[in-house]
Amino acid sequence: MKILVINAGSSSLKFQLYRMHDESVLAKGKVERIGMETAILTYEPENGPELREVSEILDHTTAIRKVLASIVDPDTGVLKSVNEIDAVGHRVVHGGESFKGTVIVNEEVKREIKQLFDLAPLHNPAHLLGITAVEANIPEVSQTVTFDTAFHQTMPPLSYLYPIPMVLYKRHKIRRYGFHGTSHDYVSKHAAAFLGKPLEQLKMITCHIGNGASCTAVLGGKSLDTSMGMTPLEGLMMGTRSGDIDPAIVPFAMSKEELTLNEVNSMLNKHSGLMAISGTSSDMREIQQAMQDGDSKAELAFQMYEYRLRKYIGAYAAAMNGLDVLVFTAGVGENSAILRKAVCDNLTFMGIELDDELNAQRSGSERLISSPASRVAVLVIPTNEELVIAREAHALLNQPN
Ligand SMILES: Nc1ncnc2c1ncn2[C@@H]1O[C@H](COP(=O)(O)OP(=O)(O)O)[C@@H](O)[C@H]1O
Ligand SMILES: CC(=O)OP(=O)(O)O
Ligand SMILES: [Mg+2]
Repeated sequence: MKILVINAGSSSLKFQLYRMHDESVLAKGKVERIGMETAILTYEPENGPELREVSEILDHTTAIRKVLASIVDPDTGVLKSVNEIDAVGHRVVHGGESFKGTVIVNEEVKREIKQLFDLAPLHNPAHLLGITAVEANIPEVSQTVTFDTAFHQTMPPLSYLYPIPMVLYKRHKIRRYGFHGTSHDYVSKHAAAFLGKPLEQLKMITCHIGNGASCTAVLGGKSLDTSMGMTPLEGLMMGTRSGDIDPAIVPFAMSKEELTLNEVNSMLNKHSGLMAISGTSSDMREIQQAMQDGDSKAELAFQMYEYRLRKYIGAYAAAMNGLDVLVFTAGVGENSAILRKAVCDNLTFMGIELDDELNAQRSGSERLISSPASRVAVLVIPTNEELVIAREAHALLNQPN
């Protein structure tokens, strides 16, 4: 069985094509800058070099058409026809309270994803575009959706309710949902397996720090609490998202700056975080480079980013009354040794002791970065949301009816 996994974002789309019998990747890549004349398609077939093409890609349907054309290209493709794709698995960020696991796409599922647009404005509209673009390009293929929110459905009411009038939860389902669940689930399981310890007995904090970033208290393998909330805006400071702020800032800024609801939403989601403080970039690599060049605004952005993450780690250790394992994952978590060092060097009171050499090693694989004396095992576990989505689609579509 061959499964194409799609993670559609507002202006980008990542894909991986799996051969499920051995879970090998036949091809992978991404389309960036969708909507622009200079969109970039990167395509990497199993046995060939990475190819890069800059062209006009104005919408998701075109992006998917281009991806499929690469996959079946006579010279560099890995399939003869798109009909060899047995299923397409999508990442969907917000599943609300309706979805506790992966489901097969039908009209009702699409309606539900659409109803949740307001709650994940950067993500859910793009996912639906991805689903309809596949329908347009491979009409007969089975599609599944795997939700970021599913793993967090184990949170107890004391973590998922906000201390505001209950009518808002009852009428509008205003509550914490949490995101990046596929990743938190995957890395927590891998961390326990790596350490050779039963997941059920571990108090773990998983830090998924990419463009979007969230931190989860995983108690005995289950999500107890997580930093993102009703939407992926709450919690940690991110590339362009503010994370936690005083909610009173919203009406105050709206009135002082004469902002509309859309404008204030856009300010907090797209023009805050690292971008706002550094004034130059939302990309951690560029922030680090600017810091090396002596840019004080980039330095402040980095310090705030680290400080806010560290406060969450402290809070979740308190929430679990202890901590056995701290996991770093995603683009920043896996690659930024200086961020991991800054966080861990300020958590020595918790018995965390980093091994600076292990931390600085560049490696794409799972590894321990704390010293033998550390009371908390600190790990880097590369996440693989796409593989989980492929496995879920495979399992669901192969279930006996
Ligand atoms: N070598 C690196 N050092 C520091 N940050 C990195 C490195 N590689 C990638 N990143 C950062 O990872 C982030 C993207 O993470 P990723 O998990 O790919 O996000 P998303 O899935 O949300 O697109 C960017 O801020 C990028 O700068
Ligand atoms: C939920 C979320 O923030 O996702 P991403 O990190 O892909 O933006
Ligand atoms: Mg991501």
